[in-house]
Amino acid sequence: MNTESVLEIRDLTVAFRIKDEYYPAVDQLNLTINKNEVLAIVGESGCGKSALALSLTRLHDSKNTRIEGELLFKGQDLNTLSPGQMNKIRGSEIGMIFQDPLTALNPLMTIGKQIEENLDYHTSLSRKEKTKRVIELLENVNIVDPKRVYAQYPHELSGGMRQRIMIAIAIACRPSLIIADEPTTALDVTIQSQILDLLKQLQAENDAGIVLITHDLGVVAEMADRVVVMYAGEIVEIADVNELFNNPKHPYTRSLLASMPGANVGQESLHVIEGRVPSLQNIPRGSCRFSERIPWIPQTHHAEHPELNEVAPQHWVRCTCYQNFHFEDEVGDGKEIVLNGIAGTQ
Ligand SMILES: Nc1ncnc2c1ncn2[C@@H]1O[C@H](COP(=O)(O)OP(=O)(O)OP(=O)(O)O)[C@@H](O)[C@H]1O
Repeated sequence: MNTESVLEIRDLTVAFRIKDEYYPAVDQLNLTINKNEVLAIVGESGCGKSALALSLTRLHDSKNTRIEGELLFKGQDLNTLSPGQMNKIRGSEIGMIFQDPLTALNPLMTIGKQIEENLDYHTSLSRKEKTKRVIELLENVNIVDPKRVYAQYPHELSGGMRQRIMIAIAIACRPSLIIADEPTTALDVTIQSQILDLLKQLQAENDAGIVLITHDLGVVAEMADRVVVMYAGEIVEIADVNELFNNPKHPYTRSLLASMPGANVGQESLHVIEGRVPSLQNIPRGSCRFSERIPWIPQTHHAEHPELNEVAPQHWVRCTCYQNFHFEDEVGDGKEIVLNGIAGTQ
């Protein structure tokens, strides 16, 4: 294992049971998360982002979910740990931040006690040390009056403050890996930006690796070092954030980028990606999974069993159809087909 990596995901498959059959929502995924990096995972709803996050934290419903593959974290495979062993790691070495802090926080317990509970479970600090650490954590997440907030209940706080509390809990034991699933989706834009700044600052201080799951490419541009684009359970593209935004290859990535507000300056309407992510039972496994959403690209342009290919250093793309695919503003030679703002040649 590379000394700089925090987590190595090898051949991860996360399959859900539907009517007695298991269907992969994450399909043989390989990925490394490095120390001190923000790795964003993007894709439309239903691509498998949350299934991936659940498997990393092992918070899935084990009766109806099958997880295969290796999750190598500090030399041990999380996928082989007992629930008790995993409980020790989750909340201490792996922190989690979810979209909705109100459901994650206990409504009947004060903020101070909830953060202390995490310290109780994972540390042997004395009562006095714990209280001191909680106040310090509240200060770290920029809570203005930490002593007052310590004694308050979740419903007494704003959404932004509750998310700060979730972050305080997540970082309480200085985790080396943080899983943040849509951490700012429920917040308004100004608060969102403050929370993202805070996350970035805390990450730098702790050298942690962050897996940031989001459908918001604005958040990705602000936060990420590397970006993974998922489609129908697979990685279709992975690259450094600048490379991905400036030199996207896969038609799905390009469609996502084109549908970003502000990307279509001068055009009348926002770009819309045709169709939708197929349901688990209907994923065309064994062929280019995105091909049915770009029907004007002939099947012969798609690889039969598309693999991830390295097209530039550390820039990986699945499928070869991008070579025959470009946007209106780049069209050169060839017969041009334009659909929903996407252009291809035959
Ligand atoms: N418990 C479950 N049982 C059956 N299918 C599920 C279950 N959870 C998720 N799925 C299916 O797995 C696929 C991936 O879902 P997932 O929630 O991981 O997507 P996502 O990219 O996180 O979407 P969103 O952004 O909406 O959260 C979807 O087709 C979804 O319907």
